[in-house]
Amino acid sequence: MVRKWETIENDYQDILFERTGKIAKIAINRPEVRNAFTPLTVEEMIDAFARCRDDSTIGAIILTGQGDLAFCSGGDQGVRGNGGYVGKDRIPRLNVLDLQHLIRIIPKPVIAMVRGWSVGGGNVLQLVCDLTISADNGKFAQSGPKVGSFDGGYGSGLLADTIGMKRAKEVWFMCKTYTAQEAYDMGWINKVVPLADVETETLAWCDTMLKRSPMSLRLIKASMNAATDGLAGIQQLAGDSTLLYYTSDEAKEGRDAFMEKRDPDFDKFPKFP
Ligand SMILES: CC(C)(COP(=O)(O)OP(=O)(O)OC[C@H]1O[C@@H](n2cnc3c(N)ncnc32)[C@H](O)[C@@H]1OP(=O)(O)O)[C@@H](O)C(=O)NCCC(=O)NCCSC(=O)c1cc(O)c2ccccc2c1O
Repeated sequence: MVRKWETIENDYQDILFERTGKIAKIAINRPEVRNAFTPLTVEEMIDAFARCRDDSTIGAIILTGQGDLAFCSGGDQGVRGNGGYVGKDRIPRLNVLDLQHLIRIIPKPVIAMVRGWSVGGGNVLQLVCDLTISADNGKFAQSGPKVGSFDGGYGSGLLADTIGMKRAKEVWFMCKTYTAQEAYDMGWINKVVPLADVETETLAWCDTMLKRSPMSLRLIKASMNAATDGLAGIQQLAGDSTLLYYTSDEAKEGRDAFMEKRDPDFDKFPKFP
């Protein structure tokens, strides 16, 4: 099938934002620095992800890096200042943490499509995505202890949940590079395919998920993330149940009774075991 990509937003400086049908693709477009991110790159990604969340015609989101050499090489060390990464406003930020959280709570599947390097904060972005499809040239590593950084949040805890504590400590302490096949063998990623096929394969996975019940996928994602994300995860799952409850006649009776200044009649609603 020939896919037609259309641009969703032309005004971003550091990312490309496109869609084909119900699938959106957000690509970091800084291949000259292996798709390292600056505060602006992250700000644009947060904006694009928020637009995907709010657009009911989008059902799956691909996160990738432009070109064959890198998914993302993490924070741009050239703009790393004292306390974070510095943008035009001169304020040092670690705003990729906001993006990680957004990817965790966005109620649609997010699939990382990896070509080449997935390193440092870039590899944590790959990790927080729901699924990862990698080209056979994928290379995975955490480099923090080499460059004076670390991610003790999702980058460590979720990694340990994903590949096991011993392996996660090895990844961080040794800063070795793992091939896509090694990452697959560890359960770090979902599938490895030849470089030429990576987009076709990623789109095929999206097509399959688009045939599934969106509410079911939403609740599975929130449920699976709830334990790791603590109260923030429960908040997302609870918000989903509030959303569902609001659509019920029982909840509407409460609202209507208040507006009609009468006592609500909840007796007519079933009390399931
Ligand atoms: C990614 C590489 C392994 C690629 O190696 P390769 O040999 O293929 O290419 P080059 O090294 O020649 O790179 C080409 C070109 O790109 C520049 N570049 C690459 N990565 C970066 C980068 N991250 N920042 C800036 N520039 C980069 C490189 O200098 C070359 O430029 P030329 O002008 O010389 O052509 C290898 O490049 C590499 O190891 N890169 C660094 C990876 C890294 O250490 N990343 C940062 C980790 S820390 C981090 O990401 C981080 C960010 C956060 O926001 C956090 C927030 C909260 C907690 C933790 C955080 C965190 O850890």
